Amino acid sequence: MTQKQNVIVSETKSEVVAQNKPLGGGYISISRKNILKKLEINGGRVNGWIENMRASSPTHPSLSQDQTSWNVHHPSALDMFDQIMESSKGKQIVMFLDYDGTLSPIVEDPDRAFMSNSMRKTVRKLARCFPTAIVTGRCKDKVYNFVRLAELYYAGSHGLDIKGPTRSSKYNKDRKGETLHFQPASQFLPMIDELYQRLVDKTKSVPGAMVENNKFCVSVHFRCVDEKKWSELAHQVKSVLKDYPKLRLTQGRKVLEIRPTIKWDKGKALEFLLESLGLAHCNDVFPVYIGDDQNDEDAFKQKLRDRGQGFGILVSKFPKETSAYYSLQEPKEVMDFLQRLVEWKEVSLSAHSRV
Ligand SMILES: O=P(O)(O)OC[C@H]1O[C@H](O[C@H]2O[C@H](CO)[C@@H](O)[C@H](O)[C@H]2O)[C@H](O)[C@@H](O)[C@@H]1O
Repeated sequence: MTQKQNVIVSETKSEVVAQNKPLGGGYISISRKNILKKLEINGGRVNGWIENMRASSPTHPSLSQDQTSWNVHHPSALDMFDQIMESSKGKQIVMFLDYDGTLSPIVEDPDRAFMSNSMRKTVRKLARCFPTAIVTGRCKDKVYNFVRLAELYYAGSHGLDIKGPTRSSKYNKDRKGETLHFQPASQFLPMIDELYQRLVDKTKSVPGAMVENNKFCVSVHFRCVDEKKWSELAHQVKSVLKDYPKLRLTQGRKVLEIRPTIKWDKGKALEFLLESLGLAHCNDVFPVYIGDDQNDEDAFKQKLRDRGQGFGILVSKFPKETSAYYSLQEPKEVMDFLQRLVEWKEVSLSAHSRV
């Protein structure tokens, strides 16, 4: 398959639809759970990896009944906007936004996953209304080059590289010029660099494979790899990874992600950022996390669902197993939702100033 530049791709079906059955408000896929268990074990069966790579590569249409049932359990955040705002009353909303597939559409070339100017304007306005963070698997500097908004918090490398705003805003004026920095896995840097180089060398025989250095983690992309070659690629990655017991493998949208085994993920990053904002132990905080990928589930579950604070919104056109309460179909709907939040805040501020 040839690599096209900045082609927006559509994944025509959920990775789990065929095996799913709705169960008391959640979506359970027995086979996917088993696959994920195998995948999470470092150096686990390569067959498990390949099954999972296939599972993230839809090939058959979804069943409309599954879709309907999923929509009931994960209604549109746009349709539920008024109810959501009602439950946030009197609470400090804090916004957490994933990047790929949430603020920018999924494209074939990860280096060209640009964010639209209208999305940037909307996020800029959002950050004036609420503390706002980008939480991504990408390297922090790379995502900053896409977003280019200095007033935001950034948590790159799945939260392993956190930086506070460099432009002052009303949410960081007490910090007196010091910028927040946190890198809980800095000792892994040489190991990740070495792994990156070895993976580049190892996988260069597979056409379309691309290795991305995300500073504290590495992504091996297979979106442009012919499915017949996936098994070869998985074997190559496994053969390198077996030398790194301190690294683990997880999977995103047509990407194998390798990162340190330390107990840190996007959910922990969310907690850390709330702590930095002085809001971690407040009852009146209302975190909203919007993301599209498996790695966003750590945030949906850990903080939002288990603690009953705020809520997660999954960006997906198709049913997926998720701990998010609500859904949005695509980045355009994310932008509409963020815009409505901004308008809601402006209206409530002007109502306040009239009192
Ligand atoms: O946490 P995220 O911001 O969602 O980062 C997860 C991965 O995102 C990127 O890959 C994904 O988007 C690419 C561009 O649209 C697409 O080509 C790829 O197939 C997707 O998996 C990023 O390039 C990865 O490094 C991140 O791990």
